[in-house]
Amino acid sequence: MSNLQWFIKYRPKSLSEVENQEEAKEELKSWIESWIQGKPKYKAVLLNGPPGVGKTTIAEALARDYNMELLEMNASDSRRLNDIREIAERASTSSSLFGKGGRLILLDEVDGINSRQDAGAIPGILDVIERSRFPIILTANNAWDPSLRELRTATKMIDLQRLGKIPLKKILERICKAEKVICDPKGIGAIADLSEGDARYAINMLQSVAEVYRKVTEDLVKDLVRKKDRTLDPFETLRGIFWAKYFWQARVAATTSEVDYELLLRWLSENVPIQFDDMGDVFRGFDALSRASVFLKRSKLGDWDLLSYVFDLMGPGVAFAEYSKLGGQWKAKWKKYQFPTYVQQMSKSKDSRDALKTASEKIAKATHCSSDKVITDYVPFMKFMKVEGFSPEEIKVMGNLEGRETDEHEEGKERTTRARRTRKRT
Ligand SMILES: Nc1ncnc2c1ncn2[C@@H]1O[C@H](COP(=O)(O)OP(=O)(O)OP(=O)(O)O)[C@@H](O)[C@H]1O
Repeated sequence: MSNLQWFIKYRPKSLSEVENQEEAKEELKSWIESWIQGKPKYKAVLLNGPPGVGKTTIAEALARDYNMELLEMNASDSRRLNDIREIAERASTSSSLFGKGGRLILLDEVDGINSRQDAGAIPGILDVIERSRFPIILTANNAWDPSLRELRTATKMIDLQRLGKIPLKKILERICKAEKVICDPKGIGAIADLSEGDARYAINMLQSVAEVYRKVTEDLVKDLVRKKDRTLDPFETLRGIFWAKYFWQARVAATTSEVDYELLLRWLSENVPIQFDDMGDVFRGFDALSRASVFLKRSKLGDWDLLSYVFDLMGPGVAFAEYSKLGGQWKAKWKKYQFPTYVQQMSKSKDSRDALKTASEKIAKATHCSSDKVITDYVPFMKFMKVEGFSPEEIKVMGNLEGRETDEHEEGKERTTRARRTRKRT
């Protein structure tokens, strides 16, 4: 069986294969036709709808149907926005808007932009829309977010519907047929019920069951959900991953951990050399973790689909780094797992980090800048000064930057809140 995720493998190639979004498809087609006639009322459309209903898929299918090159970027990737701006402005001299050389620009997940951290992103997108010589599609899970008001005004909003049970079942049955998986209608119905209109979630669940059992029944689906519903503490997560006999067991353990992703990477890194006796296994374990870390960084830039690979690498990637598991004789080994050294160090330095935080907040208030800036730019000089109004502990910690790690960790947690929502779907 191929390793490619089924929701990617079976992504519709043409609008005609996209289920259940008839109205949206018609609106999109007439918008594109207005570009063909050279009189677009709107330069951009905003596809609005919950996760997994086909926003990205529809944009890709539209480009293919009209033989256009799709320039795709995640809206929160502000570095790439400059490239897109350049391409969008550049008149295509050798080709027309459509046919070979024509372009369609897709700015995915505009509601993923953090307008506090990246204040220039939305004005930047508005600017691209204004100057673009090519049609632009934006997507959002919640286009009614107050921060998107200006984008709503500058675009034509097209709503996508949650997928009903019938279209979901149709999508799943088609995949079962192509993968030669025996599918019991009740099993397929159970997945459709549980997915709440999210096709990606439904297809992922189908794949999790089918890859192990080659069939999909109601009982197998419910069993998987029971396992997914419970969150695991760090020690249970480690055992779930290291002791997994099947790909899906390790994946479920990674996706149902109560530990956030960054911390789980540290837990696994600390314990890979404890669990594995063979150096080759240790090497492969760390290799999987380092790749997971790369995907995690990229997904935090806004490409949340990549989280799926983070789980594959942290779960099955680590579990099957132990090659002896691939033979018939493997037995789970009980080991005493350790807290990550990082967590121990962080808890030891908690008091001084707290002091640094309160001190920097006081200075930030007085100097009208962020407490982050205080820590990086001001505090290093303060150890040379006599500082009034601060406690001895606060003064002591001014000279070092221990607190930065906490802030980054806290930020990491904040960023992963959104990812947690995504994780539920993978
Ligand atoms: N209407 C649909 N018809 C057929 N397949 C669909 C449909 N919607 C989604 N899918 C399947 O679900 C997968 C995920 O869809 P897609 O990425 O387009 O969702 P999305 O609405 O953009 O979600 P998100 O907001 O999370 O990015 C697709 O790769 C495709 O396999």
